[in-house]
Amino acid sequence: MQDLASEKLKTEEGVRAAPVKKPTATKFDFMVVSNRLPVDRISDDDGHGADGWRRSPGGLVTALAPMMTKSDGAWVGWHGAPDETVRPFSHEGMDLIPVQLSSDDVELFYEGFSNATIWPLYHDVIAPPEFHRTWWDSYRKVNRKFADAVTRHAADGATVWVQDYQLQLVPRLLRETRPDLKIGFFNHIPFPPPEIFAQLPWRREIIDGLLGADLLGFQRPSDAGNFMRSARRFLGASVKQQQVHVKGPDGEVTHIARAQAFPISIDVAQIRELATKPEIIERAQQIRKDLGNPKTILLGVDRLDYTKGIRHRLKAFEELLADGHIKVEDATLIQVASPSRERVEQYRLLREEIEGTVGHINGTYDTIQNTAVRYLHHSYPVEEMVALYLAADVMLVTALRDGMNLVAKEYVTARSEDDGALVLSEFAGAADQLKQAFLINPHDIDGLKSTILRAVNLPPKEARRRMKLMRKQILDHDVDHWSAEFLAALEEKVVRDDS
Ligand SMILES: O=P(O)(O)OC[C@H]1O[C@H](O[C@H]2O[C@H](CO)[C@@H](O)[C@H](O)[C@H]2O)[C@H](O)[C@@H](O)[C@@H]1O
Ligand SMILES: O=c1ccn([C@@H]2O[C@H](COP(=O)(O)OP(=O)(O)O)[C@@H](O)[C@H]2O)c(=O)[nH]1
Repeated sequence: MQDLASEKLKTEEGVRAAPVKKPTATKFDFMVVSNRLPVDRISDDDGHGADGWRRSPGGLVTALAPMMTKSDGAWVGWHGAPDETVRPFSHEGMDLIPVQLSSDDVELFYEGFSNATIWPLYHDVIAPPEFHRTWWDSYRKVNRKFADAVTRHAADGATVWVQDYQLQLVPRLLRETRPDLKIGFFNHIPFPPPEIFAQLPWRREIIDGLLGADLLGFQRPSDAGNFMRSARRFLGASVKQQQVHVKGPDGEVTHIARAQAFPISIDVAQIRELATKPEIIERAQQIRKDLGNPKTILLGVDRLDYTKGIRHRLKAFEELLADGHIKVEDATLIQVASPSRERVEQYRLLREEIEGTVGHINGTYDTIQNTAVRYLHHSYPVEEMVALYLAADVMLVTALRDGMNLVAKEYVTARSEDDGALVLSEFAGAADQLKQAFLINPHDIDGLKSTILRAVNLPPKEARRRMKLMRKQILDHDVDHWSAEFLAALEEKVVRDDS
């Protein structure tokens, strides 16, 4: 499986001169399946056609890429270009098997059902979910496409790890065609309480799809609990501790699926190494200098998503400026808002609103020398992320709902001097592990304001105490720990619990 040969990348438009490798073996003992492959296409603008790929940002990729680089498995997913067929290739030591999506699939399955139905429904209906039968039909069709790709490439008895909300039907589809497989599923986003999940017209089909897995992983115990309650309520499954007993038509238990929390983490070694590199420390100093060396730099880093609470954060910051508790000469908020799902309407509206608010704040409070909010609608490589973490005295994570939030864990890991302060929403999964953060309810603007002030004025001794404890937690639980725990649990022999 590791015996790879260099080959040119072929697409329907012709042959691209990318230095890629194609796996010689077609069957794999271990496979990861996710909506997106962990790479983005890069084009060479000089017209020589030297296209290639680079590792994409985002929590899921950050979490899984290190494990896949070290393992012998293959990764199945969409390569990001609609209507284009790309043959299997290898990138940075990962064997990648692209699934082709048409423009219609992207619109109906990805932007529609995944990101305008499931995403808002699973994130506390912060935005209203839309229910369209054409989107659902496409979701079913595309899930089958992913399942078929796995079926073609999985060796007999292989372990398959399906990722996330875009592929909730894949476990059942795999179990039907390939009962020899060991099937895991990990949900990176929250799972809603049954009272909200109930809105979904296809709630039974989704639960049934998920229950094709042997093991279902969630970020928080409450997500696993919500899922099990829905399995009981909507499918009549019996739930025993962490086991869900799926029954056949005659009431006999035909399959046992387990549901458990496995909080995801980050590549600790990579962030630590970058955080001590002289050029990255220098870059952090340069960032401070470029902002006029303010006393305090506050930082927000998010995909531009309505779940992340960017509006709430800006409101609190603006009011602190208006109240005179924070002065523009003393403090700057850097807000990285990386582009995300830009063709989905709610995301377009959010961008307009955020950019209007930032313009208003800066127009009101900026001076010639000082800026209140340095807003960056860009996606940065990990090196620049770490420089930003080092430059920031206070990290603001104010999500209204977030599966985990790896940014919070990265900030803590980067602070090797045990200084800095993390303001963290209790609605982010990371709050379960980072208990010494300043935990906030982002809807409580007064509470958020007073907590930001506490973090800005935190005595160094107290900062050190909190940061030391948080760093220990993350350093002891990195992403390898997460994947090893999940995969070990997946291999466990299940003894039926009839208690
Ligand atoms: O692929 P996109 O539509 O551009 O979205 C990017 C990813 O966003 C989501 O991340 C989630 O997973 C993180 C890691 O577990 C977690 O920390 C975060 O709270 C989640 O929101 C999504 O789940 C991925 O599928 C997307 O690829
Ligand atoms: O410009 C950016 C913005 C974010 N990220 C990375 O994207 C991930 C975001 O994960 P998180 O769990 O915080 O949120 P998600 O976007 O997955 O919902 C983190 O690893 C960030 O370092 C990045 O590499 N460049």
